[in-house]
Amino acid sequence: MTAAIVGWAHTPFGKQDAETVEGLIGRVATQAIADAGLEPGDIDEIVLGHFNAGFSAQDFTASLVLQADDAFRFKPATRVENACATGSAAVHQGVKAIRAGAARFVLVVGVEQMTRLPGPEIGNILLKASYLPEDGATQGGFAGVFGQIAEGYFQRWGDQSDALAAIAAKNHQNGVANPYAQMRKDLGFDFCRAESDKNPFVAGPLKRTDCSLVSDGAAALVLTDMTTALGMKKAVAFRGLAHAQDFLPMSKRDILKFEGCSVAWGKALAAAGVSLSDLDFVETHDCFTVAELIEYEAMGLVPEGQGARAILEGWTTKEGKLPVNPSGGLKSKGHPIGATGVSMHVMTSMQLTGQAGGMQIPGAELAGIFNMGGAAVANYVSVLQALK
Ligand SMILES: CC(=O)SCCNC(=O)CCNC(=O)[C@H](O)C(C)(C)COP(=O)(O)OP(=O)(O)OC[C@H]1O[C@@H](n2cnc3c(N)ncnc32)[C@H](O)[C@@H]1OP(=O)(O)O
Repeated sequence: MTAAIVGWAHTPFGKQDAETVEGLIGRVATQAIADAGLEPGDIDEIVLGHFNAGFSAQDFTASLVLQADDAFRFKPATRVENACATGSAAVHQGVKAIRAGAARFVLVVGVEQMTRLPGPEIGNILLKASYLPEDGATQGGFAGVFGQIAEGYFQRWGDQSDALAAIAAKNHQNGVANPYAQMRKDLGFDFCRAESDKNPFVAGPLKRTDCSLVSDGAAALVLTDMTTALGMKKAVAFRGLAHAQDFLPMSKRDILKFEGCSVAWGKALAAAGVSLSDLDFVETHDCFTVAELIEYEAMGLVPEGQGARAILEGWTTKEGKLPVNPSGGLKSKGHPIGATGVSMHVMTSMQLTGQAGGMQIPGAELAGIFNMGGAAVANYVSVLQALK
């Protein structure tokens, strides 16, 4: 263990018309630093996770963090990007600065403002994180990509409509207890399972309830070294972390396997010296329900092709043997791209310090996070442990 999270902040996720990107950044930056019991001047380095790719006109955004406080002026500040895993890319970059001894306190901020644009434009911007000509034309934004993946999975392993609806229902139910969630509505299995005016097919077998939300929002963390963390009022340690990057074209891979996800989980668990069964819960990247289904297999919870067992036998519910997405996940909490990975680390830190309120998994001490960019292209796993 070489780094720890010692402060955090999170805006509500959802449509925030009155906000700006710098406004969202400023709110969480100052709140996370205060949460750690620090002053802005104590921060040695700033990392911003911001996908953008056209969501906002300003594309040179690292310095927007400096707007939050004059004490940030002349601090090193860098923006990192890795598609939908941009947030975790920023977190892991911050951990590296701590590990290298280059900084004592790192501020990590993740932000996105997506909802100002019309739906088709949002879809086209998101597709920049996936589409390559050799994969053929994809209709329907990122949902189209995961619709193809779901179709392929159904062809190889049989119809999984019940499992996908059960994942959607679980995550919507969990999100009711999350005060930051965009959609706090228990939709129920029957609503998620049936096609209706309110739940139409979006792409292939995926209905609206199989898709994550389009969101605005921000989250932030303060990181420090283990020695310093022991003197802070709260601390959650990185016990293991790993990043596995795969080829972008889906045609170069067996896309139903999420092999980069498997590699990242294997490396992070080995670094932590634990196995999946030691974890008290997992926050995983449910950008689409079929992604969570395949991730059950890739993380090693069930063998290939048997993802449905994990949900239909209740293993991944809040009361199950490995609760998955007790925060409600991207499905109900929302998915403001650059903020998502940072949010996952905030949610997990809340759980591991007993501060998760209605979301709380009783006695949780050890947890895993999987954040994914593209269709299993950028794969980040963090294993976090409560320190105090
Ligand atoms: C690797 C990755 O992470 S890739 C993921 C990147 N993210 C994405 O691709 C975003 C995917 N999601 C979407 O594009 C959109 O949410 C869609 C297409 C599924 C739905 O959008 P629209 O059809 O435009 O829905 P719209 O915004 O008009 O809302 C209509 C209703 O559906 C609800 N709704 C919208 N999206 C969702 C959703 N994903 N799940 C459940 N309900 C939803 C709204 O709350 C609204 O409800 P109301 O009528 O009760 O007020």
